[in-house]
Amino acid sequence: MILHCTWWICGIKVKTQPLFFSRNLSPIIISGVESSMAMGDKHNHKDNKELQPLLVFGPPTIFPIFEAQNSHTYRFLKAFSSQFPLHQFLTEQKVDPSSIQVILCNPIQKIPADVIRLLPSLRIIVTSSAGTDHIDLVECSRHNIQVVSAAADHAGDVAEMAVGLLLDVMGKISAADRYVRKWGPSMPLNLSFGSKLKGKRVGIVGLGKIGTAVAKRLEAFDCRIMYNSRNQKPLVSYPFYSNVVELAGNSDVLVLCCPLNEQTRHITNREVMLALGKDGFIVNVGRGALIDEKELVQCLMEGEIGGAGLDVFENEPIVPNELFALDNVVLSPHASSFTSDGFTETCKLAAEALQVFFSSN
Ligand SMILES: O=CC(=O)O
Repeated sequence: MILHCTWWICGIKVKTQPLFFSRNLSPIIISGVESSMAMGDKHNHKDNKELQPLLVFGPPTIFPIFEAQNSHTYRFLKAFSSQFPLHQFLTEQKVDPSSIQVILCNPIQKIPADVIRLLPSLRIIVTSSAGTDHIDLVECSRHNIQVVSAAADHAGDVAEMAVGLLLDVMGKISAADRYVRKWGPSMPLNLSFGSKLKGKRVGIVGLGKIGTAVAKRLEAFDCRIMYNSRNQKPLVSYPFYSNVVELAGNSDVLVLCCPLNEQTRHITNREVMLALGKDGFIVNVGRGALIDEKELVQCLMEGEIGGAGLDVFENEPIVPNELFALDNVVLSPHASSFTSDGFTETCKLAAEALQVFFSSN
C-alpha cells in the first residue's frame, strides 16, 4: 500500500510532498502547521473527490508554504534539520506506510484509529499542540505508540488572542475595518455602536493556565471575573459556578478555555447562549466542539447573543458558511498559540522530543 500525502495551497492542489527522513531513514510526515491557517477557503479537501490519498495533510492554506522562508513549516523543517540529516522531498513522492515511525502534526490534523492502524511501524506522534484530543490515544496505547505534546507554554499567547477577539467583536473593529475599505467619499458612517469591555462580568469556563491568564488580563479592564471548572479551586477568590447555564446567566461575556473531552463537548449549547442573552458575547480559544456550532450559528443569526470571537471551529478547517456573512463574529484560524516566539519554542521542543526518543529507543 502506498501512502500519499497531498498539500493544498490557496485551494490549489500542489505537487509538494512534505516528507523527509530522520537519521535512521525512517520517513517522518510533516503535516504542516500552516494548514491551521486554512479557514475560509471553500476548496477544502472534502470537496475534492478526484484524488483519494490515504492521508491528506495540509488542507488549503492561505500562505504559500515552501517559498516563504519565514513560514512556519519552513522554520519547523529547519529546526529539525539541525537535529537530523533530513532529505526533504519537494516533489510528489510515494512512501511505503510500513516504514513510517513518526508523525508530526498540529491540532487540526486528526490522527484517528484507522490511520494509526495503517502505520505498523509508527512509534511516536509529536503534536505542536497542548491538546491531544485530535489523536486517538486509546489506539496509541494499544500499539504502544508514544504521544508527545511539544507545545511551548503558550497560555499568555492564547490569553492575548482571547482578549483581542473580545475587544474586536465588542468594539466591532474588524467590521469597521471592512466598512472603511469600502468607504467611498459619499458613504455615510452608519456602522452601529460597539460595546465597551470595561466593567463587564466575565465567566471563564476552565480556569487552568489559559483561563487564569485571561482573567489576569481582564482584571486590568475592571472586569468582574467568575468561573466554571470541574472543581472549585480552593485558592481562587473569583465566584465559582458549578453550572454553566448559571454562569452564563450571571455573565456578559463567556470565555471558553477548557480542554475538549466527553464532559466538555457542547458545554455551550443553546440553553447557555439564551442564558447569556442578546447583549452577551462568547469567545472560544479552547476547541470548536466546546460549543454546539449549529446552535451558535443559529443564535448569532437570530440575535439571541450579541456576538462571538472564535479561534476554533467544530470541524476545522471547515467553517460554517453562514458565519462569513455575519458582522457580529470575528474569526481566527486556530492560531492563538502561533506567535513567532512561541512557535520557535515549539519547534525546539518537538525536535528535542524526537532526539530523546531516538536516543533512548
Ligand atoms: O490548540 C492549541 C493547543 O492545544 O496547544
